[in-house]
Amino acid sequence: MQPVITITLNPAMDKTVMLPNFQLGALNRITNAVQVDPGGKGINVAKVLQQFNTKVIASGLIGGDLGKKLQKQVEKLGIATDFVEVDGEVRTNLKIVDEQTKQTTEINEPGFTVSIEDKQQIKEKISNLMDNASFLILSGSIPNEMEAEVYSNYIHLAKEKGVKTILDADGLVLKHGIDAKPFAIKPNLYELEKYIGKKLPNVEAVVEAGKRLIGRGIELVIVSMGEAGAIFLTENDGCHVKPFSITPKSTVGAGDSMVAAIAYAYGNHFSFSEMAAWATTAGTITASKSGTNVCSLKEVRDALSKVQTSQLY
Ligand SMILES: Nc1ncnc2c1ncn2[C@@H]1O[C@H](COP(=O)(O)OP(=O)(O)OP(=O)(O)O)[C@@H](O)[C@H]1O
Ligand SMILES: O=P(O)(O)OC[C@@]1(O)O[C@H](CO)[C@@H](O)[C@@H]1O
Repeated sequence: MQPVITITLNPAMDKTVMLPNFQLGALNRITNAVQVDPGGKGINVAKVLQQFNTKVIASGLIGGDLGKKLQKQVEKLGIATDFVEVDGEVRTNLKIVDEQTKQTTEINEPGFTVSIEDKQQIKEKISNLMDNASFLILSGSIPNEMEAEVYSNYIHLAKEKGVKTILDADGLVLKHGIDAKPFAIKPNLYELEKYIGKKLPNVEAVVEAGKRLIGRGIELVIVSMGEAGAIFLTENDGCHVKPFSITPKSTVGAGDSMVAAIAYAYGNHFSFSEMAAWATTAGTITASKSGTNVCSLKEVRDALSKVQTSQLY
C-alpha cells in the first residue's frame, strides 16, 4: 500500500487536565499531573496508522518552538513528517476532563496566521506528495487567512492524481469540501446537523441526510455519534455500529482513530462491515484512554467482536 498522507493545517499541543468536579464560573484547581500530547486531527490519524504498521506521512503546517517540539515528538513515535514551516506559534488546546461526569470539555485556540507564500508552499507540497499516496486525509480546522475552499482545492488535486480523500472538517470548510465530492467524510452528529441546518433526532434522520450526500457523489459517509456509535453509509450498504461500554478517560482523538481505521481497512481490502467494526472499535478504545493517547492494533483486534452491528439496508 502506498503511504497515507495526513494534512494538519492547524496542529496543536493538547493539554489535558483532570478535574474531580469541573465547575463553570468558579476557580478549578488542578491537583493531578497535566498531560501534554502532540495533537491536531491529522496528527492523531497518523499516530493511529503508525500503531497499525501502515506507512504514513504527517504533513501540514507547523510553526514556532512549540511546533518544533511537537514535530520532534511525532517523529519520536516513528512517524515520517513533511511540514511547511510558517511564522507564528503552534497553538495549545485545553482539554478538561470531569472525572465525575466523564465528560470532556475542549477549549481550542485559533492558531497561527498564514501568508500567501505559506499557502502556495503547502499546496505544492501536497501536490508532490500525491504522486505516491493511497489516501489523503484532510482533518481539522484551518489557520487564520486560509480560505474555506482550501480542502476543496486539495480534493481536486488528489482526484487529478487518483488519490482517495477522507474529509473530517466543520462549518464552511466542510461545506466547500463536500462540494468537491471527496471519497469519504466523517462528520460527527453535531457537525452534520450544522451542515444540514436542522436537528437529526434519530437514526432514520441521520441515514436520510447521509444518503442525500451519497446522492451528491460522496462514496462513503460516516457519522460518529459518541457513545451511540456510528452510522456507515454507501450507495449499497448501510449499518449502525454500537460500541461496547467503556469508562471514557478522554474522548479526544476518538473520531480521528475512526478515520485512520477507515483508511487502514480500505488499504487492506476489508469488507464494508469489517471496516465499520474496525472504525468503531478504534474510536471506542481511544475514548477509553487518557489525554490524546490512541488505540493500538492489538487492542483493536482484541476488542473487535465486542461491537454490535445492525444492517440498515
Ligand atoms: N463515551 C463513549 N463510549 C463508547 N464509545 C465512545 C464514547 N465516546 C466516543 N466513543 C467512540 O468513538 C467514536 C467517535 O466518537 P465521537 O463521535 O465523539 O467523535 P468526534 O466527535 O469526531 O471526536 P474527536 O473530534 O474528538 O476526535 C464513536 O463512534 C464511538 O465508537
Ligand atoms: O480545532 P480543530 O482543528 O477542529 O481540532 C483540534 C483538536 O481538538 O482535534 C483533535 C482531536 O480530534 C485534538 O488533538 C485537537 O486539539
